[in-house]
Amino acid sequence: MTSQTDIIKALNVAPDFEAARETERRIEFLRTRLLRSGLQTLVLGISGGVDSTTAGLLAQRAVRDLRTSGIDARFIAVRLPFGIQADAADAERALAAIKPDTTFEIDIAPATNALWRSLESAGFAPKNAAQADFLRGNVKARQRMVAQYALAGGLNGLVIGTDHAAEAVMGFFTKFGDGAADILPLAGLTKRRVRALAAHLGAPSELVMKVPTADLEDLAPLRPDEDAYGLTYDEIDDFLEGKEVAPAVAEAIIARYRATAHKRHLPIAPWDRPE
Ligand SMILES: Nc1ncnc2c1ncn2[C@@H]1O[C@H](COP(=O)(O)OP(=O)(O)OC[C@H]2O[C@@H]([n+]3cccc(C(=O)O)c3)[C@H](O)[C@@H]2O)[C@@H](O)[C@H]1O
Ligand SMILES: Nc1ncnc2c1ncn2[C@@H]1O[C@H](COP(=O)(O)OP(=O)(O)OP(=O)(O)O)[C@@H](O)[C@H]1O
Ligand SMILES: [Mg+2]
Repeated sequence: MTSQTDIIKALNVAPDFEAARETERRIEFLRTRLLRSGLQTLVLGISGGVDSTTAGLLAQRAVRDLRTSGIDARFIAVRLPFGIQADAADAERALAAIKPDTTFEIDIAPATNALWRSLESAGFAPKNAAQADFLRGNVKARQRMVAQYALAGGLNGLVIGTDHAAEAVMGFFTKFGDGAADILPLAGLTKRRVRALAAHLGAPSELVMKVPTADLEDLAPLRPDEDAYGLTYDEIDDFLEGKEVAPAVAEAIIARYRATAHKRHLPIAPWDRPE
């Protein structure tokens, strides 16, 4: 049976944390890996949430440092609204704080809607409106990655993903959507540690403390992640930081971790053993 300790180890959650040191370590990670890749840009979608704000601040610092050493490097921020984004003002706040070298804005609504119409024309009929909305949400997340990989391909870039331990343990990302990326500067961090990095990097306090939302469903705009989990990020973070949590909380997290194992691995091959 998977234990709390097994999960902490598998997701590389460190026993101690200090925001200043962790920030520098992760900027250094981006610098080294971009340099080693032989590429010149870092590409990241900016939603207005705390995760992409933090990753964007780290990325802009990394490329700035590289340029100071005479190396050609740029950060490319990508706004990817689905039509009009309810919290677009937060995305503008994030961009104002990050000051990316370049910003693109790409509306993912036409591509998402066109694909959805083609599925319907081919005879695909979801069970009900709720399922259709949920599936379309995952199509949105994948369209965002299609756009970011087109830019990375054309601009010699690495695509940054914002996965961290609190989302990873819950499998709360779209497989091959926001879960697809080249480099993960927030990996192993709990949500409160991501917020601590954001604060240390000077992100606006309203973004540091913003309620996390995947914001993928038309029927539930800006739905808090915690609503979908039935758990709070504080509970998830406590579990990941090795603290004692209520048995029902631990059970719920372990169940989600096990059910979503396939999302954290490569596609199943004939020689893989079942979990
Ligand atoms: N056992 C298994 N072994 C191998 N593959 C398996 C599998 N079970 C399902 N699959 C495959 O995985 C698919 C399901 O995975 P997936 O398509 O991801 O879909 P799913 O996990 O059902 O949904 C994604 C969840 O992540 C949330 N999300 C998405 C994007 C961003 C954020 C955010 O926080 O910003 C959150 C979203 O709200 C939703 O709750 C199945 O259709 C199947 O193809
Ligand atoms: N509307 C959007 N515009 C651009 N990128 C987006 C958008 N929505 C999601 N993304 C990308 O997908 C990633 C995953 O979304 P997620 O909601 O987990 O992170 P976040 O919005 O940055 O922070 P939070 O989880 O606190 O809401 C984002 O970090 C961002 O890179
Ligand atoms: Mg979000």
